[in-house]
Amino acid sequence: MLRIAVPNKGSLSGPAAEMLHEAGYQQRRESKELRIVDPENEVEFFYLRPRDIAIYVSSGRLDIGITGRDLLIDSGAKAEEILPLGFARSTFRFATKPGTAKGVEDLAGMTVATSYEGIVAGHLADHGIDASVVHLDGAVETAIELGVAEVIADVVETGTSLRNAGLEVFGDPIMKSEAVVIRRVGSDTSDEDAEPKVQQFLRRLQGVLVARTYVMMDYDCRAEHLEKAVALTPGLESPTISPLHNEGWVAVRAMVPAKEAQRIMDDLYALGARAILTTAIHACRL
Ligand SMILES: Nc1ncnc2c1ncn2[C@@H]1O[C@H](COP(=O)(O)OP(=O)(O)OP(=O)(O)O)[C@@H](O)[C@H]1O
Ligand SMILES: O=P(O)(O)OC[C@H]1O[C@H](OP(=O)(O)OP(=O)(O)O)[C@H](O)[C@@H]1O
Ligand SMILES: [Mg+2]
Repeated sequence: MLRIAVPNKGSLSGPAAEMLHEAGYQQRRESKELRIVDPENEVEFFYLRPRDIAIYVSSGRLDIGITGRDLLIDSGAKAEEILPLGFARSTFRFATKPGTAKGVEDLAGMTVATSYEGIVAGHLADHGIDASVVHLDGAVETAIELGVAEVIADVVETGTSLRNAGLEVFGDPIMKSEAVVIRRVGSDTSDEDAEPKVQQFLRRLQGVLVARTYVMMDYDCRAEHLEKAVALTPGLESPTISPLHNEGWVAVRAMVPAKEAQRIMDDLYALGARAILTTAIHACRL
């Protein structure tokens, strides 16, 4: 049975459960459940604090886990990212009151408050800056107002939390994060049994990612415009072309990136294509 760690709280928890559900796995019904077995798929899910997941996975007791890239790096655990999942995207940044600092080089002798001590200490060391780091569990935006630190380093998504606290980011982003699937570094032979199930799990999640980012596009066009049309819709491998009953016309079917679908439809229409349809993809295996 494959053993998988899933975030039980916070920004990762809802989207992770949703993605697993879309990938055909059973998920817990109540937010207090800490583990469930999905017998049909031979998988056991453990609902753990997002911060602890890299530690469990690196210990080898769980085969894989879903966590944030920033949490993985912060933990220092011997686990590696094997698939980015595209949700819980954030940047990790320094912030302070306007006029305090412009870059990491200004932080010598200052105190930085953060929940991500590992990332911050590593970043300061990489830049040869001697600054103190104070660990806070959360709500670090308030630390400056209350005099615990001159600077904070925290997750930023929309920037609303910083704005509300009268703070501004400065310097280069320390890192970019998103949800990722992780596994232990240096898998030994005991993992070989799990390998086919791990690969199947990854294929299922990749299928969800493709279904979320692509749509299926169908259209009719004159045979003489086909080459120009398929240049707009090359598909992933190659588009499917079928003859139409009306002579001189063909039907084309190809996957296109959802974000570009409207522009491609305009361009196809301008080329003379008609009956241009897009449909959602519910699931896929590439
Ligand atoms: N507002 C946000 N938007 C997008 N991603 C976020 C946001 N806040 C946190 N994250 C990401 O979610 C992951 C987990 O952070 P989260 O804040 O949910 O956990 P936590 O701080 O450990 O738990 P909690 O906030 O419940 O104490 C991290 O990878 C982080 O980058
Ligand atoms: O840029 P924004 O869109 O405002 O999002 C960033 C905020 O979200 C997270 O806080 P969270 O809700 O996890 O609270 P926490 O500080 O207690 O972890 C993070 O620590 C920031 O405070
Ligand atoms: Mg948080």
